[in-house]
Amino acid sequence: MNLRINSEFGTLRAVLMHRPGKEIDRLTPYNKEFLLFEDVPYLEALQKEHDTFSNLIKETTGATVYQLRELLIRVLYDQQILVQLMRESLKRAGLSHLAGDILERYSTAECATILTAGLKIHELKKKLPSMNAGELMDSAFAIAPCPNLYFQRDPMALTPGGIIFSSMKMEGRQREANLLRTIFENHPEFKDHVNTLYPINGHDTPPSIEGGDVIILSNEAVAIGNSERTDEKAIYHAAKALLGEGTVKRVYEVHLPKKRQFMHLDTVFTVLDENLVLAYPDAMNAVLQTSLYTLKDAQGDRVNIKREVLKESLLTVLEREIPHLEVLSTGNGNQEYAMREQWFDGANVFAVGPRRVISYNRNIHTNRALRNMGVEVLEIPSSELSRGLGGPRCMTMPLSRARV
Ligand SMILES: NC(=[NH2+])NCCC[C@H](N)C(=O)O
Repeated sequence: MNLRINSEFGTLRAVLMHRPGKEIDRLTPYNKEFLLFEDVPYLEALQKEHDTFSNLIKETTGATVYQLRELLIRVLYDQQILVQLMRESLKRAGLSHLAGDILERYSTAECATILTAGLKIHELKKKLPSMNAGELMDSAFAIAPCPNLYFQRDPMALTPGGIIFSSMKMEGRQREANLLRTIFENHPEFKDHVNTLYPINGHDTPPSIEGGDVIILSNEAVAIGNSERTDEKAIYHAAKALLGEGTVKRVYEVHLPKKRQFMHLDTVFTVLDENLVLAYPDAMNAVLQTSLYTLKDAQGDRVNIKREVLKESLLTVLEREIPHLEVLSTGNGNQEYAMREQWFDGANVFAVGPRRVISYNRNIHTNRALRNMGVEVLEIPSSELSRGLGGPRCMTMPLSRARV
């Protein structure tokens, strides 16, 4: 698998997902905001909806669905990696020194659970009664949970030129990127196929960028949202790496309003075919500034790039890059439906092939508009999945698609 993707809609061959687990049960009315949820989901129902989603992908495309937990456990069989990850995860609580003790008392599979679902001090005390937790209360986390892990889109991004490993903005998600990077750099099936574009070597705290902000416009052009989650500096570095690699010729920086409902570029639009885009109409108008990065010159490792501020709307940029573009509006032309459905990720469908998408069943007006346009819409249940404010594209990390 060469771990490069050259479109958003080529027929899906392999995808990475995460079946939500115990990390969801860590959510309470008091921490849900910090952990970026709108509500406290019912885990069993959430898992059922997620299973429907992953089974639908398998049945309709025959694609391989990799599960994060299995990949993680495989990588954790390497003791060194396990110790390292455990230490890093315990760092924030100041408990890194306990990594060795934990490893002696938990199986590899249990460690995988701890690394994703977190670990509370009182849970740890059951295994290590004599431990000194300092000032930490029993109910505090020794390791914070990762309830957003089922949004596999965000901890990294595959592009035509290689992989961007995210540096995640919000504290409640920061551990996710490290887990993903460790898996891809060490798993026997993937490690030899990783071309890392970001972060740049030597950056201890890289500027933030998240996978949901990276959208492939064509084999030669990538758009990156300058958003609540992705900083200008990160876009500059990612653009430089992409342009230096050579496959991509143009990188667009798209300035989004910094609002929760527009947290990533893929909350605003998705590409469904060579010339078809699904978009939230209000946001298309709200984006008034874009910038374009191109290569100035490159000699060996020395790459110079150029940035032009375009003062063009997102629509103009899309039209420039995508010949004969048709834009389909969420909400089927009705502004209020568009607003309601955008909140539940109406624009965030997952294309499993050209003009073939998976969409939340609750977005009835958007789905109708898609069907009217001849798009095949496969619906999935969405009562619980949507409580994390992410849609089908957010929940999937395509690893291989047919080239277009
Ligand atoms: N690519 C996306 N739009 N992802 C949505 C992620 C939702 C998640 N609760 C967050 O706030 O981070």
